[in-house]
Amino acid sequence: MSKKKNISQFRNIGIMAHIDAGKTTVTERILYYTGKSYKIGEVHDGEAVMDWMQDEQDRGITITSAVTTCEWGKSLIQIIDTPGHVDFTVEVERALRILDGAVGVFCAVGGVEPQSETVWRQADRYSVPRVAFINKMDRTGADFFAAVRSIKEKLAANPVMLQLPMGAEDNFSGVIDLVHMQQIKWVDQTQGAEYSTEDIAPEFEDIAADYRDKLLEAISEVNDEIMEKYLSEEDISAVELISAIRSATISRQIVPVFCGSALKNKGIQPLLDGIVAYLPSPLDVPPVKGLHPDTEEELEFLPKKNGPLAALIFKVSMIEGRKLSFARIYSGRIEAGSEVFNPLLKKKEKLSRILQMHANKRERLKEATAGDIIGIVGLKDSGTGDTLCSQDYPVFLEKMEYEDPVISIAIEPKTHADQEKLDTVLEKFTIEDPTLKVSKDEETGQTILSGMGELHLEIIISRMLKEFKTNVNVGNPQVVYREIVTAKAKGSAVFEREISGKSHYASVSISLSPLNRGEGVTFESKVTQEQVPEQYIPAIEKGIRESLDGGYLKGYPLVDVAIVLEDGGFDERSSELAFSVGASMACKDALEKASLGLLEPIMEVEVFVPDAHMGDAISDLNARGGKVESINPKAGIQVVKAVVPLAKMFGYSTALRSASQGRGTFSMQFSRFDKV
Ligand SMILES: Nc1nc2c(ncn2[C@@H]2O[C@H](COP(=O)(O)OP(=O)(O)OP(=O)(O)O)[C@@H](O)[C@H]2O)c(=O)[nH]1
Repeated sequence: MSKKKNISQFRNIGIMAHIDAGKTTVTERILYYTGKSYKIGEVHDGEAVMDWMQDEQDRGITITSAVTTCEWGKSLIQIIDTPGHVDFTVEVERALRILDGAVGVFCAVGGVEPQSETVWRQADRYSVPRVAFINKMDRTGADFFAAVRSIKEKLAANPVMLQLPMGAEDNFSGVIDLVHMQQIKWVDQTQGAEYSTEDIAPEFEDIAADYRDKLLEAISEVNDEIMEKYLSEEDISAVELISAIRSATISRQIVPVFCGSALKNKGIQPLLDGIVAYLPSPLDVPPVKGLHPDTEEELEFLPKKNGPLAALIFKVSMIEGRKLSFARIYSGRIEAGSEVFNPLLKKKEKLSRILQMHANKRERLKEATAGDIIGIVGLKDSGTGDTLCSQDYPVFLEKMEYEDPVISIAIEPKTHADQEKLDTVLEKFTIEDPTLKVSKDEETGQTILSGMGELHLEIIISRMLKEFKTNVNVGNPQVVYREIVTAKAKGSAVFEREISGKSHYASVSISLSPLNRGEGVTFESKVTQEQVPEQYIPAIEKGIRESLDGGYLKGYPLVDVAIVLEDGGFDERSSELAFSVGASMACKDALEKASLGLLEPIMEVEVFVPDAHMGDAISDLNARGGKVESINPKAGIQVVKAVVPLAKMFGYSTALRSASQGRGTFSMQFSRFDKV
């Protein structure tokens, strides 16, 4: 299907929103009106086509980024569904990495909510051009202008209204298009599939003229030609205006604002027109950059079909026992049944099928080219974040970085049958989700799952039960601490042993010194060839890093430490194995002598409470060892920002609910590690 389209007609977009702003409903309606899903699936019926995972349907929230392709006019829109919950920001980042543009969905009642701020800032980081859709204009309390103001104030963006709502709440009846100066109304009986454009009704003429003027003024500020015409009061055609809005959106000087009610089937088609008119095609964004795997030379890839292949795997899913890898092709082409090169694994992988994903079906393609976002079947070893390219022109597109887990739980299979399934299930989960870590507690024999937050792990456990009928006992969540050395420590060891009839020998001396927070683990060798031949250095580094990962005080990973290989010795019996074991013994020796400390994860917490409950909310944060950093009023609500140790945040949602008679909400995100 995509073969008929020109790449200039591609729109690779994400839909970003705070939980409950209506992202799923908006996506649903887009799929309905573009003709790909045959009936409207309401979120509250649990039928939404994007929400295919059982768990999402139960919770009514969207977790997996699924890519869905649809057509609008001459354009091919590929939608990457991005999750809204803070525990899944890694999925949001993955999606942002491969998008060219995005639609921010906001609730007309709530305006900018804490999580939309987080996602918006991430999108800023990836320089993603955006349009905004103010949804839920039909809800009691809907206030279009307040929502637009909150975009300006809270997100420091430059929202420019291209539409006005006709009425609000129960009286919301359509939208006024300020670009073409007309009004649009939808036919309820056709679930909004039919709509008509008309002259603006007399009661809206004044406000429309007023806001048309504001629109021209805003565009004049970013476009000289429009400015000249505006100042000399010349006519400005819709075509000129659209073109000026398009370039200002792509250069991220403005955020065009649309409005409607997805639930009441109003406003979606003009939003689709807006996506096509204002968001970039792959040709309008800077060419993707990568590094040559060996020379580290910077390489650039233009979105051309006959260029060298450069594609990034942004998600891997196990679906019906099969591994499905989702990739964006930046340059070149991939054919079904062909081989691609993975420079990280330094090997070729054969792919069997290429799929274009629709909401409710998958279409097999013979080939896919620059601009496409596809599912690939058959890649065995490639993982999330890997690049696919040709062996003759190898490249690493930036690798995505993940934050380390901050929370863990111990699990135990309930029955023997559960025990048997557990390993397979966990393997599948870790393939799909690089932020989930699985380890064994040597003392208790329990399996430890570590992840990004309570909800993250809760969802894993409930998926185990629902999708794989694997039942486990679950311990209380534990904070994942980090260990550090607080002063320089030295350690040495000599390894001399016979293993399977062969003698091994290595002597290693190292030092461990504290680094600043966030510097990680560095390694430096100060030995000469005469002390330790170069070929053994990687084995030494690996041995030390592995022991540091296992921790010493309480088994938490050691961080922010500089390892220096100070001295060593070898003879004809030496081997990589001997140096690796010797190095880890030297590391244990250094840690035994070292003075060690613990770091704990500190979270940034933002609490929204009505004025009347602010006092209670603040004393509760203080009781948790939190430090309140700011309090700002926002329309009858106080926004309290605080930093609190994660260990004190367990059960916070219940506490907040009872302290605020159910009206308080909060968002939380990892800030840093700090001394306990
Ligand atoms: N009144 C009104 N309700 C809406 C509108 N759009 C969505 N809703 C409702 O708002 C709730 C949340 O909508 P979703 O589409 O699930 O929101 P979401 O942003 O996808 O939420 P998550 O999947 O949890 O991130 C649902 O009960 C919808 O029926 C709207 O335009 N008006």
